[in-house]
Amino acid sequence: MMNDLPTILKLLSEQAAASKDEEEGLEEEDEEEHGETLCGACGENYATYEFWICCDMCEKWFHGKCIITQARAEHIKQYKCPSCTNEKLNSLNRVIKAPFVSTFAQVIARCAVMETTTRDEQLQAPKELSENFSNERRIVYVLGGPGSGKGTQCSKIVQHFGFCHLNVGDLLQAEVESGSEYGKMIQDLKKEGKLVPSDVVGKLLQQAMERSNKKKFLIDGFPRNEENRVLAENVLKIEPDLVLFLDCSEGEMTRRLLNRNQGRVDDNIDTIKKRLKVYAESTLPVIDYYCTKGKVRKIDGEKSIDEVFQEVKGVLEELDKP
Ligand SMILES: Nc1ncnc2c1ncn2[C@@H]1O[C@H](COP(=O)(O)OP(=O)(O)O)[C@@H](O)[C@H]1O
Ligand SMILES: Nc1ccn([C@@H]2O[C@H](COP(=O)(O)OP(=O)(O)O)[C@@H](O)[C@H]2O)c(=O)n1
Repeated sequence: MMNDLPTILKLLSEQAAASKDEEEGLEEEDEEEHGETLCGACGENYATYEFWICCDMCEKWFHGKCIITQARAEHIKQYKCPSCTNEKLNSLNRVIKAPFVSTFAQVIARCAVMETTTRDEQLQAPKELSENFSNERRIVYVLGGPGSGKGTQCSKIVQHFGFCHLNVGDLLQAEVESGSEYGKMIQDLKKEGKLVPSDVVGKLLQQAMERSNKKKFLIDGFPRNEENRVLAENVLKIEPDLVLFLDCSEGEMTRRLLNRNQGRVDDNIDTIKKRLKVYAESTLPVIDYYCTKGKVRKIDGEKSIDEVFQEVKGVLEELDKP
């Protein structure tokens, strides 16, 4: 549910017709009705001419600017605030705990930290990332279109800088291979070049981070849309120190994907076109958002693998400086 924002027409006619006193009266009425309402995210007051949204689960109100864009809100039937989403994540956790054990065994093996987690620890579903952990960690997001070279550069970064590399595409693929109840849905969405619901992606990422016991994370292919980003900030409580953006043309990305030859269900021309569209419509706005926060380091992903890495190295060395 959203608050009734005045249309431009209504605003203009109100301004022309109503006396200043009447307008003040109307505002007071609105203030009376919502005067006590505080934003569930930032704790600030209600403002008549701002976009507000109410959680359909707990019925708390939020400033749109703290939570979700108005354009996106208009496309969802029911809005669920971050803490209600978190509850959903925890119940999801309970339902799919068993399949996740095998999934994360594979992921953990990939991160080479298997020896640090016992089976009992693996069976405990984490609720939140612990405070110490969240204070000390370093997070780098690696974003770019499909085939821009994210995975290739991440392997080199891991060798050189020793990050724990979490590729969300790989986490999802491991879930498919585990035969879990979510596997088929993930595989179908991937074939269509569509994004998997954020709560599933968030849960996989949360567990992989919690179980890795590492402090430096290279998160590849996430957040890929506004919903991923809001979930990362408000539910997973992760914020990148830096965003490496591999900028590459559609033509070059398509050429690379068609030559990737890894037997992926989504590396065919029809799915590639859809993935590029999703990237332009959903991921570029996320990159823009981090640009406004001064976190993006744009790298020319069109150059050779080694040339790209030279640039990446320079950026990450900067991050290591005190
Ligand atoms: N700078 C580059 N120049 C040429 N080919 C590249 C470059 N970077 C990656 N590739 C190749 O392009 C394909 C896609 O790269 P990949 O790292 O898997 O992309 P992403 O993880 O962004 O989808 C791979 O076959 C890889 O070897
Ligand atoms: N945050 C994410 C990351 C990947 N995915 C899914 O996983 C697929 C493959 O992602 P990927 O990162 O391995 O591959 P690229 O598309 O970057 O080449 C995407 O097309 C999505 O279907 C997702 O839904 N959400």
